[in-house]
Amino acid sequence: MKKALTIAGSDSGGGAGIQADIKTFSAHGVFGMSVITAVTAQNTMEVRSVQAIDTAIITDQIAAIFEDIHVDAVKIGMLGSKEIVETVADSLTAFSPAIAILDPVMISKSGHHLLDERAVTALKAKLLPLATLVTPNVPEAEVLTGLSIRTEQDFYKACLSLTELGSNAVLLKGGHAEGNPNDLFYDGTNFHWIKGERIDTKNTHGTGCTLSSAITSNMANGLSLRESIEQAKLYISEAIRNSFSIGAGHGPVHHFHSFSKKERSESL
Ligand SMILES: Nc1ncnc2c1ncn2[C@@H]1O[C@H](COP(=O)(O)OP(=O)(O)OP(=O)(O)O)[C@@H](O)[C@H]1O
Ligand SMILES: Cc1ncc(CO)c(N)n1
Repeated sequence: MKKALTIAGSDSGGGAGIQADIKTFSAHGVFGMSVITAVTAQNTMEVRSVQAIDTAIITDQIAAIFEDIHVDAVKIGMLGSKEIVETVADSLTAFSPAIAILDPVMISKSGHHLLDERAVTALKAKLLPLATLVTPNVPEAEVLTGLSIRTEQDFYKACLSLTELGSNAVLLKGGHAEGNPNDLFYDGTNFHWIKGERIDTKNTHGTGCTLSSAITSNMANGLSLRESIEQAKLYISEAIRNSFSIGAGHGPVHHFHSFSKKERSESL
């Protein structure tokens, strides 16, 4: 069985963060491990409070895993502060995982800031260069590049700018743009539109976390980057289509199993 690690924040409501990541890994037949960077008191409506985890135990969590267990792929989600960004970057530089998918989480669906402003410069300088793929939504890509992203042309420019900042490849998500949620994948050489159809629902809590974890799972399972993204897009679309109306705000998506019984028995 392949093994994936998520370095991210905990969402008590279970829809995003570490909880969404591990559900997604399991649904792909991948063994999930976690390094918790922050604890959020969160539900479908709000992030009530956030407690950052001490950097010393973040370093220890990462070392405890890498010094004992082979990690096929890493996903990085909420980091919260500049100190945590630097800690995670230092540890990943030391252990240099083969695959690192960076979801540059900044603001929750409910509008709460999950990354402080001082952290953005560190994230650009230290983590982007370690990323196999970075998966920003439009507002995140605007913060990272300083560009305003409205038109298709802007999508291309932002992807180029993010690779110039050091990321190996970019998936710029169109969920926040007008019209259909088409995402632009730039592999460093070619552009590919990963098309979707907008599903009319408010239950989109954790969509970004689920998409990046599905890509991480597919990469751990040996698919190419492009195939991993295409399969993950199908997965998140089905997950949103079958999402749950739990709570009064943005409900969670459905982490159904993405592999057949036969594939499952082969992977065990
Ligand atoms: N209503 C929708 N219908 C279909 N696909 C969607 C919808 N909203 C988002 N998506 C797709 O879901 C994926 C996740 O994108 P999104 O832009 O929502 O991430 P995000 O803003 O990072 O999410 P999060 O709230 O977890 O931070 C993308 O592939 C996007 O195109
Ligand atoms: C802990 C956590 N990570 C990521 C997100 C994505 O918005 C969230 N809401 N909460």
